[in-house]
Amino acid sequence: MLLALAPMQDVSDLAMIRTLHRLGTLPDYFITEYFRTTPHHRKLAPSTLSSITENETGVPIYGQLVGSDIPALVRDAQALMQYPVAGVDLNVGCPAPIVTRKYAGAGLLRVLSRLDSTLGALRDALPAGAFTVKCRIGWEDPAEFEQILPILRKHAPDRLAIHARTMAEGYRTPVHIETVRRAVAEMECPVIANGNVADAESAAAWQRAANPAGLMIGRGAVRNPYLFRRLRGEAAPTCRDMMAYALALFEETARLFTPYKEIDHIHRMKKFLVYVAEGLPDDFGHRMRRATTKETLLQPVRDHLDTDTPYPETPPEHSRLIAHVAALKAAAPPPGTAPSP
Ligand SMILES: Cc1cc2nc3c(=O)[nH]c(=O)nc-3n(C[C@H](O)[C@H](O)[C@H](O)COP(=O)(O)O)c2cc1C
Repeated sequence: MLLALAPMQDVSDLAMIRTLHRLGTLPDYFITEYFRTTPHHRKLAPSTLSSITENETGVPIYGQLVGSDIPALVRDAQALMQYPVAGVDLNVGCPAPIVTRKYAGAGLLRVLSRLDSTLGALRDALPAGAFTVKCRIGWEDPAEFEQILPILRKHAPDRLAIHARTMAEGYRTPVHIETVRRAVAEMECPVIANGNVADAESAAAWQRAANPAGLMIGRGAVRNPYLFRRLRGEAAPTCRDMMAYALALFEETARLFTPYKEIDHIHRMKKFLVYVAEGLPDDFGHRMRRATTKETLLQPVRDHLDTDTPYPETPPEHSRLIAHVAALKAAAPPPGTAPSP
């Protein structure tokens, strides 16, 4: 099983990449946060570019583009290929209205002729092995995937990651595992399942349900970065391992501030720690959210995580941030069943 860290704007950045490296829990590949591609803006965002130019992990990284103007996408794809990337990934999933109203991101799923021509142009512009796609399953109805899949197939990307929800479903619904099963059967390239992997059991559920070539993990890996190690057969983390995560991330996020501003750093850390809080006593989240200094942020980290007790492997099912993990497990064939054909 290939494992990937899902691209996440303002989250899966160079600090996160360096943190995973320090903790020794690396995926098989990274995808950058997206680069916005527009006709008039030629420069690739330097902060995102640093994930590529300063990636010292040895793990391949793909540069992700979001856009709808085909000449600009081709221009930026070719520009990215001048950097040490494994390839270029097209974002066909971002649901933000500012992106979709210009038919970019998941907006490409609203007008399938645009999806067709965009995929065709990027396929022609990129060498074999260097074009990947990350795609939702439709704009508002999962049944749309029936029309989307042949278009994806026609343009033969080198890898396809499917976030198994429609644009309308956002991030907090059960995933449609049958769409990935269909894609695995019909695509010639490796298909990667994405959505709601938060522990070893949910990863195994995807495997039994759809037999994908790999898993792409987003929020589950922000909550518990040791998941990559865990899925390669290692033990689940203790709370103290999670403290090491919080402290490493604290240092790595600080490194990226020029100039350093403590309050901005604290706010940035909270974006990660809200995920870590899922499954910890409420006191952790309350105090962490109110923190305004380094000391008040790190004290609840030490108070709750400086112990050898296991960190709860599964986030609570009522979690606001990572919901419906149990639904994924329940939808898969029971353990011991062979992966579906
Ligand atoms: C905060 C946040 C930022 C995201 N940014 C991106 C992005 O830049 N590009 C992209 O393709 N997907 C983006 N996504 C979607 C994730 O890559 C992933 O498809 C989604 O979170 C589902 O996977 P998960 O259940 O493992 O989190 C983002 C998701 C979140 C929560």
